[in-house]
Amino acid sequence: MTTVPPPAPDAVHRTADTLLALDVGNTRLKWALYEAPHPGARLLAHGVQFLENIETLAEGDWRALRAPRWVLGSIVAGAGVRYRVEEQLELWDAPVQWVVPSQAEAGLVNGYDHPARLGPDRWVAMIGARQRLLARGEQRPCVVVMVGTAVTVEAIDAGGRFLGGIILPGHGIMLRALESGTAGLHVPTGEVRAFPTNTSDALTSGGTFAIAGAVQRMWDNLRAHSGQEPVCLMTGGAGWKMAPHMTVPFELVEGLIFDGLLTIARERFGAAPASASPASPRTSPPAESAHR
Ligand SMILES: Nc1ncnc2c1ncn2[C@@H]1O[C@H](COP(=O)(O)OP(=O)(O)OP(=O)(O)O)[C@@H](O)[C@H]1O
Ligand SMILES: CC(C)(CO)[C@@H](O)C(=O)NCCC(=O)O
Ligand SMILES: [K+]
Repeated sequence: MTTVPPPAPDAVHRTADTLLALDVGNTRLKWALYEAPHPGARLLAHGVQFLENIETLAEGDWRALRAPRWVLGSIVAGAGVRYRVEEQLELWDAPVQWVVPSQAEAGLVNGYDHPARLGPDRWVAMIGARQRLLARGEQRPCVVVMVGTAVTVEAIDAGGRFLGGIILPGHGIMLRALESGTAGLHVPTGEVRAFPTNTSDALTSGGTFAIAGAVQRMWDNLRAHSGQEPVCLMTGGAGWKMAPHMTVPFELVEGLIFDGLLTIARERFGAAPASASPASPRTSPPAESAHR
C-alpha cells in the first residue's frame, strides 16, 4: 500500500513567497507573478492590459491566480489610474507598495534635483540595469534607454550615481504630432532609410534617427564625463524596432522594470542574509539564468 507524502515544506514556502510586480505605464499595464521576491526568481504568469481595460483584471487575467504575498509596482499614471488598479487588487488582501524614487535605493543614488519627481519607471529601470551590471561584476558607467510611449535615456556613473537623463517623445507621439501640427502631412508607416526619398520613409526615419541620435549624444556625454566607455542597456516594447538603427554598442534587454522591481523586492521583502547586499557583485544571484 502506498501513502501520499505530505507536501514538501519547500513547495509550501515557495507558494507563500510570491510577488506580483506591476509596471503601470503611459499606455499599458504590464504584470508579472514571480515565485519569490528576488532577481532571477521563476516567472509563474504574466500579462498586459491597456489602461482603459484595467477593470477587467480581477474578473479576467487575475481570477485564476493564487493570491500573491506581496504586490510591488511602478506607476507613472495619475491618481485616477492608481485607484482603478488598487480596486482590482482588492481581489486579494495583499496591500500594494508603489515605488517612489528616493535619495538612494538598492545601490543606486538619485541625482535628480527633486528625487521624488523622477518618474518611478525610470528609477526602477535604472535599479534593474545596475543590478544586471553588478551581477556580472561590471563597475562601468551605464546608459539606460527605455523605448515606449515616451523615450527616456539615463546616465549612471560607474559608482551607481544617476547623473541625469532626457525625456523625448516616443515614435508614435512624434508622428502624431507631425500629423496634427502640419497642414498636409499624413503618416503611413514607412521604412528606415539612410536617405529617404518619400514622405513615409522620411517620417519613419526621422523618428528613428531622433531616438538613435539622442542615445548617441547621452552615450558621448557619459563617456566624456567618466573617461570610460559606457555600457548601454535598451528596454521597452519598441526596443527591437530601434535595435537595427542604433549607433552605439548596446544590449537589448527585456523587462528592465521587472528586474528593478525584483531587486527592490529583495531589499524590502527578501529574507536575505546580512551578507547578501545588493550592492555587492559577489552576492548578487545570476540574473541571466531565469531571464524571460
Ligand atoms: N518603429 C518604431 N521605432 C521606435 N519606437 C516605436 C516604433 N513603432 C512604435 N514605437 C513606439 O513604441 C511604443 C510601444 O512600446 P511599448 O509597448 O513599450 O509601450 P507601452 O507599453 O504602450 O508604453 P508604456 O510602458 O508607457 O505604457 C509606441 O507608443 C511607439 O511610441
Ligand atoms: C517621462 C515618463 C513619461 C516616461 O514614462 C515618466 O517617467 C514620467 O512621467 N516622469 C516624471 C517626470 C520626470 O521623470 O522628470
Ligand atoms: K514606459
